[in-house]
Amino acid sequence: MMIHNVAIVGVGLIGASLGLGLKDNHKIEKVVGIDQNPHHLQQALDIEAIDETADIKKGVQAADLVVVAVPVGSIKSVVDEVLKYAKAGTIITDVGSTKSNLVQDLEHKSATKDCIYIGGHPMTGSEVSGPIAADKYLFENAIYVLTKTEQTDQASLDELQQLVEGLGAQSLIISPEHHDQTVAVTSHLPHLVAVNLMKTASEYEVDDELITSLIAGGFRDTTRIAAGDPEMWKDIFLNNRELVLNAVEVFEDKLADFKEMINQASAEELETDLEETRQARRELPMKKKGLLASNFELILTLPDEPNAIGQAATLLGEAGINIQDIEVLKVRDDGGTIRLSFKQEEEQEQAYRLLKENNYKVVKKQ
Ligand SMILES: NC(=O)C1=CN([C@@H]2O[C@H](COP(=O)(O)OP(=O)(O)OC[C@H]3O[C@@H](n4cnc5c(N)ncnc54)[C@H](O)[C@@H]3O)[C@@H](O)[C@H]2O)C=CC1
Ligand SMILES: O=C(O)C(=O)Cc1ccc(O)cc1
Repeated sequence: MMIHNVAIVGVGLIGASLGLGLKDNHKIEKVVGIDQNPHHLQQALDIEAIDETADIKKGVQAADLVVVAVPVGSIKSVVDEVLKYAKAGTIITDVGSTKSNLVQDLEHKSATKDCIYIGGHPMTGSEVSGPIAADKYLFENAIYVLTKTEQTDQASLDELQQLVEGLGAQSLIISPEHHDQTVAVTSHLPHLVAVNLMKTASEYEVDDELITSLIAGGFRDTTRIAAGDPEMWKDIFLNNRELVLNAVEVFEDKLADFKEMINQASAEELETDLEETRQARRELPMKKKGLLASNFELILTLPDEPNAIGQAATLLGEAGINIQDIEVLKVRDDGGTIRLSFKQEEEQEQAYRLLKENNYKVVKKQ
C-alpha cells in the first residue's frame, strides 16, 4: 500500500520532528496528530508539524501509516487502541527505544486485525522533550532501525524503509533481539552511568559548594543525557531489564579492575590500559547522530563574538562550500571550538584554505 495519510500518536520531540520531516515528502497528503496533552497538540499545529489534530478513532481510520511516538511503557496500550480503528493493510510502527518486548506482542496482534506492525527506532534525539524541541532535520544522517522477523511483510518494510530514508536517515534492518542487545551497551548503559555520575557529584556537593564551580567540559559531556525525561528512561530500563543488567555487570567488572589498578598503584598497567582505551576511542568512526561516519572535517576555534559562527558559515556559503554538519565541541568564556564536516575532500581542502586566508584558527581533523 502506498503511504499518503499518516497519523502520529504522541507529538513530542520525536513525533513532531517526524511530522516536520514528512513535510518534504510529496507523497504524503496529510499528517494528523493525536496526543493526550492538548498543549502539545497546539504546539505541534503551531510549528506545522501536523496538519490537523484528531481523536484516536478519527485520526487512525483514515491513516495508511500510524506512527506511535509515546513512552515505551505506553506503546502496547496505544497500539491496542489503534487496532480497534485502523483499516486493513494499515502499517503501524513505533519509535520506542526498546524493541523485543513490543515486537513479540504487537506483530501478532496486528496481523490478527490485518494490519502490519514493524518496530522502529531512530538513533537520534536529545535530552529535551516535547514538540518545543522538535527539529525538522533530526533524522538527517541518523541511523533509523527497523526490525525484521520471520513474520515481517517485505513490501511494508520496503515502504517504511523508503519513508525513513526520505527523512535523510540511513535505515538499518535488524532483529529486535539484536537491537536490544546493542542499545543496552551503546545507549542504556551510558544513560545509567551519566545518571550515577551526576548523583555522585550531587552527593559531594552537600559538603562542598565548589563542586558545581569546578565542573569542566568532561563532566558536562558525560552527564548531558542525565537530563533526559525520567518517564521515558524508567520505561527503557524496565523494558530492557535483563540486557541492561548484563551490561552493568560487565561495566562493574571494568570498574573493579580499574579500582584495583589504582589501589595497587600499578602505574604501568594503568597507563597501558588508558592507552589501549584511548586508541579504541580514536578508532571509533567519527560519528554523527548515530553510527554514520562523517569523513572530512575541520576543527575551528572561534572568538566569543556575536555571530562568530554565522560569519564563518557565510564565508564558506558564499564560496559555494556546503557544510554537512556542525558540532559544538567546546564552549569557553572566550569562545569555542566547533567541528565542521564536509561530504567531499575537495570541500574540506577549499574550506581549510579559505578560513586560513581569513585568519581563522583552523586545523584539519585526521
Ligand atoms: N528522546 C529521545 O531522544 C528519543 C526517544 N525515543 C523514543 O521515542 C518515544 C517518544 O519520546 P519523546 O518524543 O522523546 O517523548 P516526548 O515526551 O517528547 O513525547 C511523547 C508524547 O507522547 C504523548 N503521550 C504519552 N502517552 C500518551 C498516550 N497514552 N496517548 C497519547 N499520547 C501520549 C505525550 O503527551 C507527549 O506529547 C519514546 O518511546 C522514546 O523511548 C527514541 C529515540 C530518541
Ligand atoms: O541525546 C542523545 O545524545 C541521545 O542519545 C538521545 C537518544 C535517547 C534515546 C534513544 O533511544 C536514542 C537517542
